[in-house]
Amino acid sequence: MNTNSILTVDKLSKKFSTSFRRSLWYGVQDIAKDLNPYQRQATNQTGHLRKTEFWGLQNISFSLHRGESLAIIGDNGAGKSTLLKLLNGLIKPDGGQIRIRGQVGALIELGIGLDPVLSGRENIYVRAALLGLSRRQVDALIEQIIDFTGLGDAIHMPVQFYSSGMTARLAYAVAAHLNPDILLVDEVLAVGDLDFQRKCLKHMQSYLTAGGSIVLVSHVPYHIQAVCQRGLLLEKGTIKFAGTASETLDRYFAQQYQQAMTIEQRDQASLSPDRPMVIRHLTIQPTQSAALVAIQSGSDVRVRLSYESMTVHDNMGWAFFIWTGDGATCITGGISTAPVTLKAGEHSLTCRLPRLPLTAGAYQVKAAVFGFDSLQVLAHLGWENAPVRLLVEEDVSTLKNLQSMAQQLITIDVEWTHEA
Ligand SMILES: Nc1ncnc2c1ncn2[C@@H]1O[C@H](COP(=O)(O)OP(=O)(O)OP(=O)(O)O)[C@@H](O)[C@H]1O
Repeated sequence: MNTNSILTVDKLSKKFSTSFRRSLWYGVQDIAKDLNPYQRQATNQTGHLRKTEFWGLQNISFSLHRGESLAIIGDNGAGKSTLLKLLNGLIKPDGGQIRIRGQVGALIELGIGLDPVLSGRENIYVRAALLGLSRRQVDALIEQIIDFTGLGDAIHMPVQFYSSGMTARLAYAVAAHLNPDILLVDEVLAVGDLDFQRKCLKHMQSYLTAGGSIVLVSHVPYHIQAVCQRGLLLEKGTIKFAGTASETLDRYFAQQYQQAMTIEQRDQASLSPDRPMVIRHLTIQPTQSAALVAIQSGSDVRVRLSYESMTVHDNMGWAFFIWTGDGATCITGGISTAPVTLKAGEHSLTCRLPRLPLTAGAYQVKAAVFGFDSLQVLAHLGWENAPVRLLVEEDVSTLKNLQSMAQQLITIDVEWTHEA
């Protein structure tokens, strides 16, 4: 075991059965075998699958250090929640080991660990007692926890009447304030309103700064970028990729397009009277190879569009658009401010960004050529085919404290004036 690790997961596996009846029967068999001292080795901790069984998780290994945050990313059914439930001890593994040094604060599924008949306030006491806190210790914390929930008088209402967002508020407040060494968070932020999401993200950032560790399951790239340094991409119960959170998100987005995207995108379409111009390549430089290369935030970058045209086109404009990695938000556009003449044959257009303003993360770049006055699009790249991937890296060491105060997407050039 790595001595710095607060969590070590080694070859972890979990089987499920597609048949409920069989899974009950297998459960009974396994318990019987576990109780038999002569058959200890023959329990379900084998690599075999019985009829109707499949691997929910197979051979998962990773570790987490104190102060580190890990995002678990993957499609529906990839095994993310199963992994968190195993970490939290809610279900037993069928193979491998989990070693945790410290207290786990878990926010797995909404309602888990909450008694529906008790009020929110009573649930806080019960949960704290289960974690070994005395009544006096909880008395000292209770107002802080209730304040964090923002539930007001609803804190005295039975939890069964809470909306899912209210339940998330209570569950997060309880999990986060009982001094966990590791916080396990599964997608529940998604049901909270924006104010609550902001509050949680801010809390997670300060919790990390104070030395806590987080494992976060989320489908929201913004949440992942705001909280996590590292990422694990799960696919059908196995680790497909492990790297920084940005790299992992980038892999995940690329997977969504189901075709290899590189930092240079090519269009093989042939020219025709209907398609008199094609954008052949869109390249983000500096880059030496077609493989994905991360570009340092703030560096001097060139966006180069290579086109092939059947004829001369006068009075044209061109633009490139940078989107967040999930393709949801267009951050900035480089739209040409003066008309250009496109020549017949193969040529290129270049735009220079003296200082790439993007912060660390995965982005997409798309481009278009259009009539400068008519705005009619003549050719485009990245909309129907895959966009160019742009991976930006940043030296976070100097910015760490500032970044923990606010999640940044871009940094802008400004001039300060100090008037005496
Ligand atoms: N108790 C169970 N019995 C049988 N199959 C299960 C059980 N729990 C999970 N599974 C299966 O294990 C696989 C992984 O499920 P899991 O809930 O971990 O996925 P997930 O990555 O969290 O998905 P989502 O993004 O939809 O929450 C799925 O195929 C699921 O059907």
